[in-house]
Amino acid sequence: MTTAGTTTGESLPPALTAENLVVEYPAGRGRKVHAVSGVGLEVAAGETLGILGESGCGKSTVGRSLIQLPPPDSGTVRLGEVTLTGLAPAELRRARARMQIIMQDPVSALNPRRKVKDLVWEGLSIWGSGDDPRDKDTRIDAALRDVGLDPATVRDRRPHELSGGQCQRVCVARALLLDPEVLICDEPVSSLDVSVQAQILNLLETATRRRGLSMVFIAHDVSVVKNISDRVMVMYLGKTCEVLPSDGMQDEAVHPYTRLLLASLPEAQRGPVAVADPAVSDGPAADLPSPLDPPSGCRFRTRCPLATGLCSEAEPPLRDIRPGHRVACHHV
Ligand SMILES: Nc1ncnc2c1ncn2[C@@H]1O[C@H](COP(=O)(O)OP(=O)(O)OP(=O)(O)O)[C@@H](O)[C@H]1O
Repeated sequence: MTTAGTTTGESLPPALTAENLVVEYPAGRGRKVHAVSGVGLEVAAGETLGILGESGCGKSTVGRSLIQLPPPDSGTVRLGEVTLTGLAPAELRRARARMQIIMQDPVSALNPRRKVKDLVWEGLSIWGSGDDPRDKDTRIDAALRDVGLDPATVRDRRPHELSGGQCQRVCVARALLLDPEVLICDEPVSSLDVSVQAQILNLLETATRRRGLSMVFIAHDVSVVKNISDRVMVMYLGKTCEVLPSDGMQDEAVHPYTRLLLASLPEAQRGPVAVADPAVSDGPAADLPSPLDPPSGCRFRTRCPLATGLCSEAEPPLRDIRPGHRVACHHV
């Protein structure tokens, strides 16, 4: 376990492990965006890890690094016992079929010219047992039924003839047909109507529970992440601030940034605790830093009401404060 990692407390090997992921994007004139700076995680078999943080903190970059699209600049990713980073392209493509990704915009994730039945079969025909077409129609229909779609109605339609929610169900059906071990969901409901969001979340929750699938669930919506995840990893400006169980998160969270996020929840969801807490408001400077030139020491310090000189001098390590709960803050 690296200092950047999270602890599952499981004795079985984790389904997915990442250590010290670093991703930097070129930004012209010799500058670079420090999108992800030494992030690690572990996801146990059957566990859902939520990744939470505001826009631009690097959540999607972590998700894409996990599936190696593209690989991180440095760091390692292991799927079960297989180290994905450094695999030859052909081996990587084969191994990657065991990990599927569901994206934010389901309509653009689907080829508009193909029918639903072909879209669902697509992955299997490339990576799986789709070379045996005998039971193809039965399997496509079962996959569609599994995600709550009526095969007779949708199998011959194209994506533009479906709603956003139906397209997301097709994406889920296609991913599940490959029988993956890990599902990466990157903001899977944020482009959908509120009324449809709960249906897709229920679908993902049921599918992962029934199949014992591990899931990494990325979103900026605190209540969505908290509800679907077993544990939550909070990111700020390319770093991990805190990792903790989602149960009782509103009482147990100690990092000032996590508390700030929780304070944004309606009172009915967060409970009455956070408002009088000195650590829930943006600090006096409320200075929004740039990933091009992140603050020294603790990256949250320019917004943190608890910040002291130490926070600008030294980066707080991510350390265990109790089993399953890790925090990177000098003042906790
Ligand atoms: N291809 C790219 N080239 C340059 N910069 C990028 C690229 N992709 C992401 N970034 C930058 O990297 C940082 C992290 O982006 P990322 O999309 O991972 O964050 P995020 O937390 O997922 O945000 P959002 O929720 O808005 O998608 C941001 O500053 C973003 O502008």
